[in-house]
Amino acid sequence: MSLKFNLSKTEKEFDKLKRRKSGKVSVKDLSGFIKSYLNEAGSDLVYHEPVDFEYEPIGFLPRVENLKVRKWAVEIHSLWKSLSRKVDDRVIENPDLHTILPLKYPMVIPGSRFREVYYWDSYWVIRGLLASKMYESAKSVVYNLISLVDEYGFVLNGARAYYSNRSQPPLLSSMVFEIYKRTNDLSFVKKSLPALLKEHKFWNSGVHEVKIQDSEGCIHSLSRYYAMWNKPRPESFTIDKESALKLLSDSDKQLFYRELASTAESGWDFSTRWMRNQSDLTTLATTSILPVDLNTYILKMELDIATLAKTIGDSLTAEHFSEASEARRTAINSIFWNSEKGQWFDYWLSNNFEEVHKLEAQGQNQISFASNFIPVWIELFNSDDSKMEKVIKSFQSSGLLGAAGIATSLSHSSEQWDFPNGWAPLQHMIVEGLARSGLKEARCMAKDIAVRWIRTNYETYKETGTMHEKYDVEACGKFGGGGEYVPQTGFGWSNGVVLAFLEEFGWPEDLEIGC
Ligand SMILES: OC[C@H]1O[C@H](O[C@H]2O[C@H](CO)[C@@H](O)[C@H](O)[C@H]2O)[C@H](O)[C@@H](O)[C@@H]1O
Repeated sequence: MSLKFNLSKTEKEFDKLKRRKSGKVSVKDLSGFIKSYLNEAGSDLVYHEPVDFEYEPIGFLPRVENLKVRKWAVEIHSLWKSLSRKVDDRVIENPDLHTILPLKYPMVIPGSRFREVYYWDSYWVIRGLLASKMYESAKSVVYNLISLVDEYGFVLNGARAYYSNRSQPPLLSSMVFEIYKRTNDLSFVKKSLPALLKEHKFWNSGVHEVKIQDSEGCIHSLSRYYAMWNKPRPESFTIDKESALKLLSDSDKQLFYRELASTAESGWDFSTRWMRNQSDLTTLATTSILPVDLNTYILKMELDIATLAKTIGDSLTAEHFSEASEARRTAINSIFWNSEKGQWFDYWLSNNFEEVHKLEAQGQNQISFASNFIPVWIELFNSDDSKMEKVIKSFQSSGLLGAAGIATSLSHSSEQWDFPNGWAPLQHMIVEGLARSGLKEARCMAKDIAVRWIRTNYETYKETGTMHEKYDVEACGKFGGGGEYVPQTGFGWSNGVVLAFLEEFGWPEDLEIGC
């Protein structure tokens, strides 16, 4: 909620509220205060009509022949209209009264409680906008994120002041790359490149950078999630305070708060993936983990920057980043890849304090998570047939493949990034990677997972009238649950992935869409 008056007047009025002996304010007084001094939640963003929206654009999903599916796809496409926003002029005039950041360009939000732009969600929003031929809208999303890099040195978790202590999975280069592939717009690449270089520095320096020495004495540089914050997350303040109740000392609470915020930076908030004890959230240890997916995204960032720099004739930058990508590829092979198991595993540091960590054989976390397969997204890995043969076998026997898509993990923890939830971004990266493989078996698997995912999205939409943030992969037609908030609808990245899958695989006339 934004302020009607400046902060000091608001605070003064708040302090004047009558307190009971316990120090508490009555519900009536508090409601009165909220009405008088705060604006309605969400009023800082206004509806925006996208400039490039057409009801059914020319060349829209040419391979979708089935009429039911086509009609549904047009409905999803039209959701871009309802999820499009612009920051209200009053925010630009008076930013201090608002937590929303004064972004200049139109944006697409995920939906429901997520009323602002989110960083990694935007990649799949853009994939959907590109399938919808909305190139200007896609570029606007990127220009807003670039303005955050200009201001803060990195892309924030989301476009709110209270997200300025952390980022999210870094996919800005992937957004620029996909838009360039469709538009060949060199001036867009030129405008974007400086921000990509700045963002690369953010993830490869300071608290995010970790050095690790392998058994042959080679020192590798990898990255981790690490929020610059050791208090409860402002957006989940009371929840975090309650979660920390069982910790006794202030310093333990502060360490825990940092882990909570760092896990939010990972995008997987929350999951047993980051917990030492799967049933105890206070054992989150995200800052002590070198994550497979984060380092895959940064490898992709390095490869993207090298290619983009080359296209605009900046050969020095291109060379520098292709060397950086070589070094990261070696590091990923050495630290995460497990040839016997055919997966890439997160690496757990045995302590958080050394300048150069020594690689330990038991450091890999060999539990099944969908993130163990994210490297297949990258051509460097999906074009390696002998590696992919092992990966496919391992993926098939991992237990992660469900009736309606890929499960996030096998742990029934009731956290939202665990079983039985399947998330659109994870389906997309793994499916796209498998689909690009030279192996027929991988391509068949990709199509099979995409069909299951599309069906469950369709069936749930027909049942509930809306697209969901996450789905239950145990059965077709069920949305997901768990975690600290009620399941959300809307929903940016789910819409984007359905459109991207329909663009890639199409839908033949005679293929049944229902569960
Ligand atoms: O408010 C709680 C948390 O909500 C966000 O996380 C979840 O939604 C995001 C938007 O779709 C998504 O990017 C993230 O992966 C989800 O886990 C937010 O990003 C968190 O920082 C926030 O604490």
